[in-house]
Amino acid sequence: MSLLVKICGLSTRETLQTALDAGADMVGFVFFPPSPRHLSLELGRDLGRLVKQRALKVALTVDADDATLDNIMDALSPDIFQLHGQESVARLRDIKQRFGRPVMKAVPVAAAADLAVLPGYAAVADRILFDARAPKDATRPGGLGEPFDWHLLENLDLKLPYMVSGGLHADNLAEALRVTGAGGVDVSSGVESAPGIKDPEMIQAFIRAARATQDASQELSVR
Ligand SMILES: O=C(O)c1ccccc1N[C@@H]1O[C@H](COP(=O)(O)O)[C@@H](O)[C@H]1O
Repeated sequence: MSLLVKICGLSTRETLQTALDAGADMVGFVFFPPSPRHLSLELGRDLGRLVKQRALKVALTVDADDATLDNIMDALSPDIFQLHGQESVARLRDIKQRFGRPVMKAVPVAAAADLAVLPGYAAVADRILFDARAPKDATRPGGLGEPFDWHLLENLDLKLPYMVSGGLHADNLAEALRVTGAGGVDVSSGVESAPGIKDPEMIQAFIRAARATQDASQELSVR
């Protein structure tokens, strides 16, 4: 199966175009005001129109209420909601029912005990995104450019597609995939020159590295 590559936190037409031209499978838009990547609904609408089904549009939210999700739905019409807060299993179920869109639940990881939530989420979520657990005093629960110990996922037995994120960049994504066995990678800080400022060359390098990893593992599997 082909590796999913998600570029998150896009906030300009130019860098969105770069991600699409370079072959991103998913493009992520952040709707969380404390984030340096936060988009207004107007900008979300404008960027969403540019995607034209060349990639899946992902709306990243953090414990958003129905009114906020309604507005995002109207502006972006996302293909997937990425729920990056402390949303409960029941809340996931509500969101899926209300909006008729798949949900990807972000699970923060710092220790093996963090994986105890998986059976609950796996019953409802369409995909899991493992991300580094943010420090308690962080202004946001992700997008901090910090990795977690990928070995915590080494013996994972999850009957659901999952992606890995947190501090990924072009030079470490192959190792993250090898250790975790994830079916996709998600990046924000690792393709930026400063928080919230995407770098076109870094986006291209990240996607190139992901495809090279995918090609190498496919080559091994046919031998
Ligand atoms: O990008 C943000 O600002 C953000 C805000 C709130 C929750 C999640 C956020 N980003 C997501 O965090 C992971 C890891 O990002 P990074 O590559 O370590 O910067 C990724 O899924 C982002 O989409």
